[in-house]
Amino acid sequence: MSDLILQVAGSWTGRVQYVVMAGMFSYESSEVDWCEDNYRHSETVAEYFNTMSNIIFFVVSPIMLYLLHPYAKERSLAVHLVWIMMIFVGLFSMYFHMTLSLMGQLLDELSILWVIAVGYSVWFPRRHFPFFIKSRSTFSWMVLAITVITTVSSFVKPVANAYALNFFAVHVVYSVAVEMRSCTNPRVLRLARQAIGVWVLAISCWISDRFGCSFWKTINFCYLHAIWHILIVIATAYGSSLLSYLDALYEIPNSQPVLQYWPCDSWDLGLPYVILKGPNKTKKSC
Ligand SMILES: CCCCCCCC/C=C\CCCCCCCC(=O)N[C@@H](CO)[C@H](O)/C=C/CCCCCCCCCCCCC
Ligand SMILES: [Ca+2]
Ligand SMILES: [Zn+2]
Repeated sequence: MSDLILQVAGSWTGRVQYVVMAGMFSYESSEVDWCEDNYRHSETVAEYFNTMSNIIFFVVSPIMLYLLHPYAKERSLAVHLVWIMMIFVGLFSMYFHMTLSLMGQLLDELSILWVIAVGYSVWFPRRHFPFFIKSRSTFSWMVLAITVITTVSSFVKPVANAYALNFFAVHVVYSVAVEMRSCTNPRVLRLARQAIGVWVLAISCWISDRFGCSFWKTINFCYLHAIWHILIVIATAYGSSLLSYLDALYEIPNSQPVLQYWPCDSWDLGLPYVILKGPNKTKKSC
């Protein structure tokens, strides 16, 4: 046992020494390296397509902020934090793939962790709170405490952080699936299927880039992580509108939420959002 502790302490001290020497900001100081060849298209950008694909964050976030504003005005402006923070996720993700630095990796992962935390605080259904939590503000304090602890732990083994984040994502998808069991509205069910479907595609790309790189290199197609960036932003847009709809239904009395699509509502094509048709809402079923 004491040998094991010494070994762990030894490897940790070694890692700390390495980081101090190389610097958390230096290129390739992260242990994580994605399948795309480094410096193939640029001398200063390590992973060119993985970096540039983050532009999707800067396109979708302002549109979602605009589309969800009528709902956020009625519910709480804190809702906007999700898409404001997504802009920072995009910036940090760009920085990470450009440098593959440990600082970039931590900024990328911690910003995702805090977006998920804000998402849980505003959207997690009240009726699924643990029995000892009586109000949303107490729930938010609990989420904050867990997020602070997770933030500190993330420095211990940075390479494990992404797996922990995907674990949270699985819980989000599970919660959405549970909510849909009592839902009969075809438009809402369709959006839930689309959100989960796009997430499944996204996570398949992430896993395949991580573990199937030797295969993708043989066919010279190393862009799955870049595709993941695009799909996960779409899944988050679909998921956030779905959660906003359910939240409005249960948390804003007489709001009569309705799902719409921008730019083409008649074809259900584009980005979904919520409008509130209240004040004559009478039925509380999805
Ligand atoms: C009831 C709970 C509501 C929670 C709402 C959740 C709001 C969405 C949260 C996060 C947005 C995702 C941002 C993805 C950034 C991608 C950057 C990136 O690629 N990072 C990688 C390194 O480059 C890193 O390895 C990725 C780690 C895994 C990230 C896990 C993201 C979780 C996404 C959750 C999506 C939910 C979709 C819901 C569909 C029903
Ligand atoms: Ca690479
Ligand atoms: Zn990435």
